[in-house]
Amino acid sequence: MRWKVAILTASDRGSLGEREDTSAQVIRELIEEEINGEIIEYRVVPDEKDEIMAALIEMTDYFKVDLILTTGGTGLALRDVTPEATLSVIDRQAPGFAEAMRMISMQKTPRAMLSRAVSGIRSRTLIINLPGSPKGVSENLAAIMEQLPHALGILTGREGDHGYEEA
Ligand SMILES: Nc1ncnc2c1ncn2[C@@H]1O[C@H](COP(=O)(O)OP(=O)(O)OP(=O)(O)O)[C@@H](O)[C@H]1O
Ligand SMILES: Nc1nc2c(c(=O)[nH]1)N[C@H]1C(S)=C(S)[C@@H](COP(=O)(O)O)O[C@H]1N2
Repeated sequence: MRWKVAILTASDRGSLGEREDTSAQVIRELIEEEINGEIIEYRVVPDEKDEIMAALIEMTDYFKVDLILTTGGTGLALRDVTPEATLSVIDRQAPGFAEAMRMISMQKTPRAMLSRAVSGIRSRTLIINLPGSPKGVSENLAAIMEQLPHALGILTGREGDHGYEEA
């Protein structure tokens, strides 16, 4: 199964072109290598709730990707609004991904408790928030990667509840 994946970077500096988006590059490499995913859409927006919501809605409703990974804007700074934008567009919460990421990340750094990342589902798309830094991205993604193919299989109806593909 070749999963269709979108990357959304929420970053004021990134949207101004002031910094190379190495976090998105880390996501792309890990998704391509680990779950044979295809990045079909990539967008950088400033830390504005409306712009993040609009990008998430387009990626789900128009591009119909299986998975959206956001990076950035999950911390405590006043401009960090990625979790609020995500909660505004999802139909159902799927908190286990964010819980697992924080739990496993706490073993790397106590700063992990500063992440307000959320995870949920809009239609048939799984949306997961990752932190902004490349290190945070790779450590958080590593915590959930193994479960993604099964989760996406169930969500998209391409896999039964048993962990194997239906005929
Ligand atoms: N997309 C990114 N690519 C590479 N490094 C990033 C990215 N986003 C954040 N970082 C780095 O991660 C660290 C913490 O991220 P944080 O979200 O606080 O970034 P920031 O630069 O303050 O935010 P913003 O980009 O919204 O202005 C910083 O060292 C920052 O440079
Ligand atoms: N595994 C892991 N999780 C992590 C980090 C990290 O370095 N590794 N950084 C933390 C920090 S310092 C912050 S502020 C929050 C939120 O990051 P964001 O505001 O860039 O989204 O993620 C946290 N989660």
